[in-house]
Parts: sequence; structure tokens; C-alpha cells
Amino acid sequence: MSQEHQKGKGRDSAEESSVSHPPRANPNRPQYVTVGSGSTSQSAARLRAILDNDSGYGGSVAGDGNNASPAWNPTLTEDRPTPSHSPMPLGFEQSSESADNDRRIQANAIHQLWYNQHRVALGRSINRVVETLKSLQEKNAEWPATYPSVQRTEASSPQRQDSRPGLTHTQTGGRLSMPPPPRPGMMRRTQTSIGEDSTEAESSRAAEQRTVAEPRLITPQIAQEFSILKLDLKLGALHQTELVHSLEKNSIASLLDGKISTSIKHLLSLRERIEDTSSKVLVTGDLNAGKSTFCNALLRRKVLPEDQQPCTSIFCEVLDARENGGIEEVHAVHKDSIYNRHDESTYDVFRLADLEKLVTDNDTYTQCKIYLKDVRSIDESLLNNGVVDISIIDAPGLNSDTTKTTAIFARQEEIDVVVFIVSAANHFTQTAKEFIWAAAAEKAYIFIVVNGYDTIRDKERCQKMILEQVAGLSPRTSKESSELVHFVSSNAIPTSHPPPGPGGDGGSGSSSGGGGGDDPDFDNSDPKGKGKDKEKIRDFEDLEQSLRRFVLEKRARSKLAPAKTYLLNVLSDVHTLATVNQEVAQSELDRVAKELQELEPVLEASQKAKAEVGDDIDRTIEATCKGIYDHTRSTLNLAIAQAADEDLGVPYPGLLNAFQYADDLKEAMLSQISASVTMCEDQARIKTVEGVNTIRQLGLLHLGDKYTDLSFRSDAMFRRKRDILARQVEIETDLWDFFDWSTIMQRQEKVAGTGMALTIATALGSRMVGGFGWVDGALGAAKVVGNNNLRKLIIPGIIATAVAATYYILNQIPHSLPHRLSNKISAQLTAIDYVHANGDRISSSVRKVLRFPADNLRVGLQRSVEQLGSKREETRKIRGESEVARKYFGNLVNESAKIRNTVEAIDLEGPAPGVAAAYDP
Ligand SMILES: Nc1nc2c(ncn2[C@@H]2O[C@H](COP(=O)(O)OP(=O)(O)OP(=O)(O)O)[C@@H](O)[C@H]2O)c(=O)[nH]1
Repeated sequence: MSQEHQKGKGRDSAEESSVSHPPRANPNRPQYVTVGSGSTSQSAARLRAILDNDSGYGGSVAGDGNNASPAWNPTLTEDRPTPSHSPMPLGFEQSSESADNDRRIQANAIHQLWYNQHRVALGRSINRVVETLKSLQEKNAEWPATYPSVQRTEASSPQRQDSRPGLTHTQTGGRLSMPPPPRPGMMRRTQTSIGEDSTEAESSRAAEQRTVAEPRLITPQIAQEFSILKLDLKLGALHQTELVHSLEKNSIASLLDGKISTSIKHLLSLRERIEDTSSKVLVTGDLNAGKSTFCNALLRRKVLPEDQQPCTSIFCEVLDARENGGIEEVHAVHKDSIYNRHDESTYDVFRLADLEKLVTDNDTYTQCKIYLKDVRSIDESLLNNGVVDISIIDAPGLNSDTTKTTAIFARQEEIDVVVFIVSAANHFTQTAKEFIWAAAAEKAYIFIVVNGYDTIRDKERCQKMILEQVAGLSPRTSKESSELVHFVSSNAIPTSHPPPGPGGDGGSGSSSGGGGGDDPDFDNSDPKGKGKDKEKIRDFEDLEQSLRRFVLEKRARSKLAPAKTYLLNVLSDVHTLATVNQEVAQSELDRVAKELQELEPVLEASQKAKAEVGDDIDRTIEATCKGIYDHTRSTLNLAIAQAADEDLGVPYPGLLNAFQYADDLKEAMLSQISASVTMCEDQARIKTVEGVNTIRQLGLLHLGDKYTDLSFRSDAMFRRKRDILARQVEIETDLWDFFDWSTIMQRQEKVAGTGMALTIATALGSRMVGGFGWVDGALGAAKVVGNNNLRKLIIPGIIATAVAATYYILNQIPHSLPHRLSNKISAQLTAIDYVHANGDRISSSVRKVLRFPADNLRVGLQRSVEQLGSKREETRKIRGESEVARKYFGNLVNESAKIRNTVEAIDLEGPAPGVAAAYDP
């Protein structure tokens, strides 16, 4: 450090020592409370008052040094120490420098106010988004949301026009996900940096328009635009969008649920982060790039061990000693412990001097907290800046080992500012590039320090090359390279060694002059410094001013931008998801409405058909059965009645075999009747087939494809209950069956030329045959022929007549016997109710057969009505759910757009009022 600089410090220091400790009006009030010359600036005091109420920063500035307020709240000032030079006693003449200082404090206060407004607005937006996401999660559980997917034909995804290599960020929070090997050149990032919001928003809007046009046909581009809620699908060789297609809707919904949960968690951590009053600056870079040297240079103290060989193996967070009650010491945090300064079981205490040992090759601790008194003034110091609590984290070299590298990537979430140290000699290594790409997910700007610039001979070429690389790595950083990219030599900055052992009074610092004076390494012989060193120091001081501006003034960017970027990204995803799902719900609604429209009449017709067809079937069966019964009855009656008249085909074998003849006749008649029964059965079969066909026709008409046709074999009918007539009818043939007088008489009338004898014989015979009064007949005949003649004729006459009659009767047997037998059979069949029994048997059998397909049809119709009914219920339910979903997603589209507008309106890019004026001379 130059002598000039030292002088400056000395002057400041002298001034501070004379002004910074005003008499304390309130002994309870910590002496380091006040920043700035409160007594001289009314407006600053007013602003401070506003801030005390508004900021939630525990009173980074608090009232006049002299006029301590009686309502003093010590908690407001906790860890907000008074910078050494700032306070000014009442009545002290305000110099131009203090006026400058005042202006700066005002600007700080205004900036703080501005910052707080944005912080509160972002906090509220985070709360709203968390609520929205929770409600989306609930909705997703009851109505599985559709995840945009592309059609298989479109599965090949377009690639980002990006020169970056295959790095896929699938998750939020800057976690690194290595590229899947088969997709080189594929680049996907979860979040864009703040400056890319507009592009993101625009593409998202374009996506929505496309979605509206074809809701279910999401282009691969939209699927690619998904960032936060992008599903992690890395199964096999299938592309993500194809996988979405192949997965079941519910699996997608549960994956989405997981994503939403992660997003909510991240939002809550972002809220915590923006509400955190401190800012964390991560100093990282390749191995041996000079990170520790740079940190030491920033602190102007040789605190962190520097070595030619890789030495920093754990995270070293440098904090202001005032946060540790003003004591300089190191807290080495145990592995697996969450650091709590008030709980000594979580860490071990060491001296600053032990750091070298601690930091190198350490397996016991993962990180250490270094509490340090800043030797520099409020205007120069980063740690002790009077605005916010800042800690500097010296991380292990990026490519030291994978675990540590991953840990650095992971810590990004809690980091507000990334200072990337790159070796001027080595430029950006692959790991360095990957880190910067990952960091870009949340951070729009990265502060780049090109260290070891002194070792470069062709400085211009080095600058050119590095700036070109930066342009490829972080275009936004590159745009502001004069502010954000610095070429320095950290080892040229004079530093002091830490004072031995713990100590300090928690006050304004023991070496406010900037240190270096007691450093044996520090060449103090040339107070002006060598020309080269002067240049290096000036470069470094430029860097410091830029870094201060970056951390303090642009804190809104560095601290709030990740929240804004994340919110915009998640809202964009929610908006796309909501738009798609609104469309899906609408089309679902249209579909079910149409379905219901078609279903209602079908169901009505089905119910009507069920009732009508039931009656129809009954009528058909009854009519068929009645027809069959009647037919059978009439056929059988006729058959029985005409049994004797038919040509039975039984030859009369003569008198000697008359009985056999009678039996044959009986059998023939019964067969004849049986044949009639069979004919009736055949007729019934035909009618049954007709009936079955009628039922089938009805079934096909009303049930269509759903009608189950039963195979029907009519030949199987009447097999079991055969007619058993032959066994039932038992007719004995007796002698008188052969003498059927009525038949004989009938025949006699037809045959001419029969004599009196025959008449008498007939009369007698008939009497004889017919009854018991044949004697009376004989007496009657005697009267006719006279007594004498009678006596002579009677015997031969009787004999002749008898012979003639007998002959005649026996001759008439083939004519008379069938009738006798037929009558007997008929009588017996009547007695056993044969005709009815058979008619009933046949028709019952037909009814039974017809009932089978009829019942089947009835069941089918009933089932069809039930199915249609339950389908209608289901469809109505889907309609209800879809209606609710459409409304919900419609609201979500509006709500996400509204919150998005609110978030977009939070302008973190523009300068805070008053800041530019304060810093630009
Ligand atoms: N010439 C030159 N050497 C430097 C510069 N900065 C650091 N060095 C040297 O580089 C070596 C490594 O410096 P460190 O600060 O230990 O590097 P580091 O990045 O912290 O190393 P690790 O933490 O182990 O990754 C030391 O010997 C430093 O003296 C510089 O600007 N110019």
C-alpha cells in the first residue's frame, strides 16, 4: 500500500479518534451504535428513523450520538457497531469531508429504504407463490394435473442456441447435474439470470399462445421452457418429453407433487435469505488461484494461510469480530453440526494463529468461522461497512476434489455474491466454467478477479483473452466488465499479521491505519511505493470500490435478484402449467358434456327398452306357448279321433289270429298317436327357434354388441321327457270287441239283398248279443210264423241264423274292431288327460327353452341400464370435477400472471434513488 494511502488512513484515523467517541448520554447504549454525523444532518436522522421502523435491520443507523433516545432499544443495534470514524459530537464544525460522509450516509439510508421496499414486496410475493403452489399441490392430488408433453413425432427437442457444453440443470438452487452422456450439446437450465427475465417471459407468453391454439399439443419448446417444475426424468435412453408421454397420468402427478414440494422448500429458504440481514460473499476459484491471498488483501491482514501448494481444504468464513463480542478467534465447526455461536458444543475455539493448521488437510471440521477485527475504516472496509453485515467465505479450490467442488456448488443457495478468482496465467478451467454456468442460474452477475496479473508479460493479450471468455460465460457480467472484471495482483497488497491471541475491545479497531506498518514482509521503506506497486495497489483499490458498490449498492441485485429470478421462473412454469391444464379441463369438460348429451337419450332409450322388451318377450313367449299348446291339442285330438279311420297297415290275419290282430291294431293306433305327438314336438321346435330368433333380434336391436348370443340347439328339446304313451295305455282286448253291432248295422245298410232271415238273425242276434232278452225275441218271431210252423222251423232257423250271423259278424271284424279299439283307446286317453298333458308338456318345455334367452336378454338390458346409469354418474362427476378444475386453473392463470406482474414491477436493475448522486462526483 502506498504511503499516500497510509497517510490518508492516518488522517482518517486521527480524525476518527478525535470525533468518534462522543460523551455517552446513555450508559446502556452501546458505543458503536451511530453511523454518520447524526447531529449535522436532519434529513439523515429522519431517514434513519424511518429505517429503524421499516428495515428490520436492527438499526444499522440510529439517531444522534448525543441525544440518546429514552426509548432506546438495545436489540435494534445488536451487531450493528458504529464505524470508527463516523459519529461527530454535537456542535462540531462540519467539514467538507463530513458533509460528503453525511451525503453518503443519506444515500445509504435511502438505498436501504428502497431495498427494504423491494425485500418486503418480494417476501410477500414469495408468500403468495407458496400459497399458490400449495393449493396447486392440493388440486393436483384430487385432479391429477396434466404435464405438458410433446407428441412422439415431435420428440426431438430443439437445442438452445448456446455455445455452452452439455450441462443439464434439472433442479433448482444451482445444484449441479452432470450431463447425460448421449446428449452432448444439450443445455438446460433451471433459472435464468435476472437480465434474461424478459426473454423468459416472452417465450413463456409465446408458449401460452401456442398452447391456446392447440392445448394438448405442447411443442417441445414449451416443454423445454419448463425450468423449476421440470420433471427429473432420466430413465433409460428415452428423451424426457417422450418419457412424460409414456408415463401414467398419476405418476406424472406425483412427480409434479414432489417438484412443487421442492419448489416450496426453496422459496421458503429464499424468503429466509432475503430476510437475512447479512450478505455472504463467496470467494472461490481454481486451486491455487490466490483466493486466500485475495481475502487477506481485502482484509489487509494475513489471516488466511497462503501457500504455493493447495492448502485451503475447508470453508473459512470471515466475519466481523463484533459479531463475536469483539473477540478475535476461530470457531471450527464440527462435522455434521449446525453452527450456533451460542452453543459451544457445535464448534471448537482456536486462535487466529492456529488457522494454518486448521485449514490444511482437515478431516475433523467442515468449515470455520473466523471472527476478525477489521483494521480498515467504514469507507474502505467490506466487513465493517456500516450498512450490512458481510462475511467473506474463502472456499477450497474448485478442482481439489469432487466432494468439495460439489459442496461449493451446493453452497451457492446461501450465497449472495460470488467473487470468482481466476489465475491470470491459467485462465478459466473446465471446472471454473461449469461453476460459473451453474452460478448463473441464480446470479445475474459474477464478480471476477483475475489474479496474479503481475506474472503476465503480455497484459493486453491476457485481458483480451479473459474478457472474451467472460463474454461466453456470463454475458451480463461481460457487459459490465469495467465494474465486474478486475485484473490484480493480490500478493502486492500490504497486509499485517494478526495480533497474537484473542483480544480487542470491540471498538473501532486497533489498526485503523490500514496495517502493513508492522508487517516485516511489507516494504515500508518507500513511503510512496514503487511505481509498479503503486499501480497494483491502485488497481486493487479500484477493485475494492467496485466490490463494495457491487455488494452494498447492488445488494438488491445480488441478494434479491435470485429470489426475483426464481419467482419469475416458477411463476412462468405455473402459468404454463395452469394454461395447459385450463385447456385440458375445458376440453375434458367439452368431452364429458358431449358424452352426457349422447348418454342421456341412450340411457332413456335403454330404460324404455328394458320395460318394453320385457313385456314383448313375455308376450312372445306366451303367444308361442299358447299356439303350440293349441296346436298340439287339436292335432292330438284329431289323431285320436281318426285313429280308426286311418290306414293302419295291419292286415287281418283271419279269425284264428283275431286277438293278435287286435293287439297289432292297438299298437298301430298308439304309434299313430305317438307320431302325431312327435309331429307336434317338431312343430314346437320350429316355433321355439322362431321365438329364440325373435328374442335374439330384440337383443341385437337393444344391446348391439353387448348382446351375448346363446347357442341354441333345438334338436336337444324333448329328449328327456319323451312321450311314454305306449307304456301308459293298457287296453285289454275282450271278445265283445269283435262284435261291434253299430258298425255292423252301418255296413249292413250299405250292403243290399239281405233276406228276412238275416233281418231276424240280425234282430235276434242283436238281441242275443246286445242283451239278456233273447227269449222275448224268439217269442216275437214265433208269433209271426205261427206256432206249428214255428215249431218246425225254430230249431234249424235258429241254427241257420246263428251261423249266418256269426259268419257275418266274424267277417266284419276288420271293419268293426278298429273302431272298438279306437274308442277304447280314446276313452282311456281321455281318462289320463293325455292330450292336455302332452300339450302342456310341449308348451312348458318351449316356455322353459324360451325363458333362457329371454332372461339373458332381460339381464343384459338391466345391466346395460345400470352400466349406462353409472357411466352417467361418473361422467357427471368428471364434469363437476372438470368444471372446478377449469375454474381453478383459470384463476391460477390470472393469479400467476398477477403475481408475475407484481414481481416484474420490482425493479432491481435501476439505480436506487440518491445512490448515484452519492457515489458519482
Ligand atoms: N505472483 C503472484 N503470486 C500470487 C498472487 N496471489 C497469490 N499468489 C501466490 O499463489 C500461491 C497460492 O496462493 P493462495 O492464496 O494460497 O491460493 P488459494 O487459491 O487460496 O489456494 P487454495 O486455497 O489451496 O486453493 C501463494 O504462494 C501466493 O503467494 C499474485 O497476485 N501474484
